[in-house]
Amino acid sequence: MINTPAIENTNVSSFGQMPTPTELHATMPLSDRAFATVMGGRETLRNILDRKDKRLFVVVGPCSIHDPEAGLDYARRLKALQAEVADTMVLVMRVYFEKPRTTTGWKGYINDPFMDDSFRVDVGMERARRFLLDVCEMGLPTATEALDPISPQYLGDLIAWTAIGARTTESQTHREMSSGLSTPVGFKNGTDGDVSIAVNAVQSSASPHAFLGINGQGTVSIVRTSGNAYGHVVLRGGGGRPNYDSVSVAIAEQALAKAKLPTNLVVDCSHANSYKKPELQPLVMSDVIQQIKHGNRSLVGVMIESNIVSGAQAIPEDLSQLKYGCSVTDGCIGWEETEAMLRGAHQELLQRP
Ligand SMILES: O=C[C@H](O)[C@H](O)COP(=O)(O)O
Ligand SMILES: C=C(OP(=O)(O)O)C(=O)O
Repeated sequence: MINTPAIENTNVSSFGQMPTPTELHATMPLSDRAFATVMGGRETLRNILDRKDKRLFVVVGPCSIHDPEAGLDYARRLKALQAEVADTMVLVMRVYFEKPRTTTGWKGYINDPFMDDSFRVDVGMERARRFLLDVCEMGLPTATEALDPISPQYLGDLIAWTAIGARTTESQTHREMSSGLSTPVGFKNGTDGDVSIAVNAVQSSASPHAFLGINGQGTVSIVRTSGNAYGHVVLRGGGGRPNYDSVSVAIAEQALAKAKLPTNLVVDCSHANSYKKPELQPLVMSDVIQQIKHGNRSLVGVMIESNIVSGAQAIPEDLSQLKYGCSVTDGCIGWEETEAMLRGAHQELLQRP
């Protein structure tokens, strides 16, 4: 057997140790305040999806978190604004730690918290949990994209709303995972604009599944789920055209109704709906608000990519050169525009039928 070439893991260079979810929870347990925020946030979202609460939910925040200090600065601002608009809107902070890439690039704070290709997922997971706990303790519910199917075991108790991204909505793994998640789940349409994959995902995730995963102790398990009744579709545009207009919305409603699913739709004001030009997001939002004012009942939420400073920056070689409060992934609108956009929407929604 000497010099026998390896037959498995031939392209794996190492397996690094992670704490188990239970171990991480033990070092950073859920506080009473955070528990109340998460449970209250989920209940409000379920009530909106069940049409028991007329308010619009707004998933708003940075494209990705790379600097927890700036992220908490943003969260404090959003928390203050939350009180102002609470009669018409429910603000849920976008806390995205896992970034799906079209090809390659920084894959988010959990994957590479030091942004230097050291890939300290153990540190990233611990810091992500700390950040989510801090935000929940402020009384602000959080939203995230569930990309890695193992992460929810570490962080799921701190999340009120989950997105499945355009690149993974068609993936069986993500549909199975969603069927067991404790939050409402928004499935984005595909990057080519195909809404049917999101409708199929809502249908699939509403059913029970059995699949391979891990439990809290980190043991590989057969995960058996009961199905998630709160899946819905997120229209993000794609294939070179937006899909937030009233005709696209009506077509998505028809597809959901045909599949005998609740006609709940969220519009992502960013991505292909604004041709990736962040400054166009207020126009998309304003169109959605007009549709609601004209009586639309299926538009239950919106998503906005927003940060302290507008635009985006490339990750510099020397990280001390990073601009504070500015996205390192997709461009965002800045804080002042965000406030103006949400205050304007609030005034409009006060007049909804
Ligand atoms: O929202 C983030 C991006 O649109 C998504 O992660 C893809 O990014 P990329 O095309 O820059 O890789
Ligand atoms: C990656 C994202 O969006 P999408 O999946 O729609 O491209 C995102 O919202 O960060």
